Amino acid sequence: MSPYENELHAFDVDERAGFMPPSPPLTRLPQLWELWETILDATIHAKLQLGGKEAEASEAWRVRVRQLPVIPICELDSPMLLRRAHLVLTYILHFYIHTLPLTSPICIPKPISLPLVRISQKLDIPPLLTFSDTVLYNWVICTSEDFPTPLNVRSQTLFTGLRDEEEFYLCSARIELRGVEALQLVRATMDETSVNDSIAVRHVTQYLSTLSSVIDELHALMNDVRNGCDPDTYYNQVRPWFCGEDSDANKRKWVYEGLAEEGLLVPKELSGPSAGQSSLIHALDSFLGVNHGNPSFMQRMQSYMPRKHRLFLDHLMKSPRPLREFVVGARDGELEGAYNRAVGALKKFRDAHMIIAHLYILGPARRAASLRNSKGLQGEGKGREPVKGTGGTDLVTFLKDTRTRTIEAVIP
Ligand code: HEM
Repeated sequence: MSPYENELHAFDVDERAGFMPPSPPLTRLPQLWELWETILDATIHAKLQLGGKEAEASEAWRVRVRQLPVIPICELDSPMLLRRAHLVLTYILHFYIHTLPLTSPICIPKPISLPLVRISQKLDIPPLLTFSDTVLYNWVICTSEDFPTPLNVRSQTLFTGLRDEEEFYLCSARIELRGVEALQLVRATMDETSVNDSIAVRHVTQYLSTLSSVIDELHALMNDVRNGCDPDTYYNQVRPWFCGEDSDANKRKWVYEGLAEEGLLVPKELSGPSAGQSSLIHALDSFLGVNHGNPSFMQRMQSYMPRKHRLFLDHLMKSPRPLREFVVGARDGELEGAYNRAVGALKKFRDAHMIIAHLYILGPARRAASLRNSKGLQGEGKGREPVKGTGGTDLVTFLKDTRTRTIEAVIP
């Protein structure tokens, strides 16, 4: 292994798969935890409905969850096992919570709360669904190839079984995989900035030009979500399964039962999964010198990422020769132009992302609200409260701010 591969390996970043693992994640836990897998299969098979619809069927399923034994987790002794266990239990958790009637208290029974909180502690991530569960560790390869590419991955676990949900996950997965080249360019640039001579300036100019094209491709891949994921289906049938505690319309607390008696801490970070947890976009921000402030939503999102990816971001942040400083110091017009174009590509990515957020959240929220208004019902998007993102943000203001922070990195 080269020193570069060694370094990436230490951060669980793969040279060919980036922040995704190089080989497919586990699709099933061993026999000891089969009851969790069986109950997840049963839920998916039963096509349970959101928000207390088909109340009898969903309550019968929740009774089964409450009657599960509390299965010990001490033998979940590898990262692969722990990740699969986190995925299985968090899908069960979100099924459990989001099939409840919208005003019922949320009490997560011990057979789920205790192992999930313990597993999350071991992984050092929050005990609810994260981007790593829905995207990074939720895929299979659908060809005979032996490593993942943007063209050969499918999702493993879905709430709805709908193509719209799968395409929503795969859009992010494809971006992560296409982003591998961006990570290679980041690394190559960092090697050059530590040399810092005129050849390094030429090389970095070239790398940054290529990086702009790669970011443009990420932008195109994001727009492609429109091909397989219908906005109203996403908004009404898929997205409600993702809600975390801080985007609950009725501001209900999530109570994880049995924690105090087991000496476990009450979880505080309970935002639903958001691609704001994508280490790739954070890596591009850090590398290009986009500063989202401290504390910020972006920084909070890092606590939802796999621990080693967080360490990778720290490592980037602490680079002894930050790129922006190198570009300013070099006083080279071509280099500066290439840098500003790369920042501009990231800004355009965020412009496109805002359009997607309007298309997939604000538009459908408005349509759903006028339908509810016509029936005299309450809910989000009525104009009294801002619509929230899955991560709990006031999404319009927040997305404008991240775009502004990106523009601020441009060298005048
Ligand atoms: C239908 C597709 C998408 C929708 C509706 C959507 C929506 C949102 C919303 C509402 C937020 C605000 C934070 C929150 O509260 O969750 C957000 C943040 C974010 N999303 Fe997306 N998103 C989509 C796809 C993507 C994709 C494919 C990526 C790429 C990895 C991405 C990257 C981000 C990032 C990095 C943030 C943090 C804010 C920023 O960096 O500008 N999103 N998204």
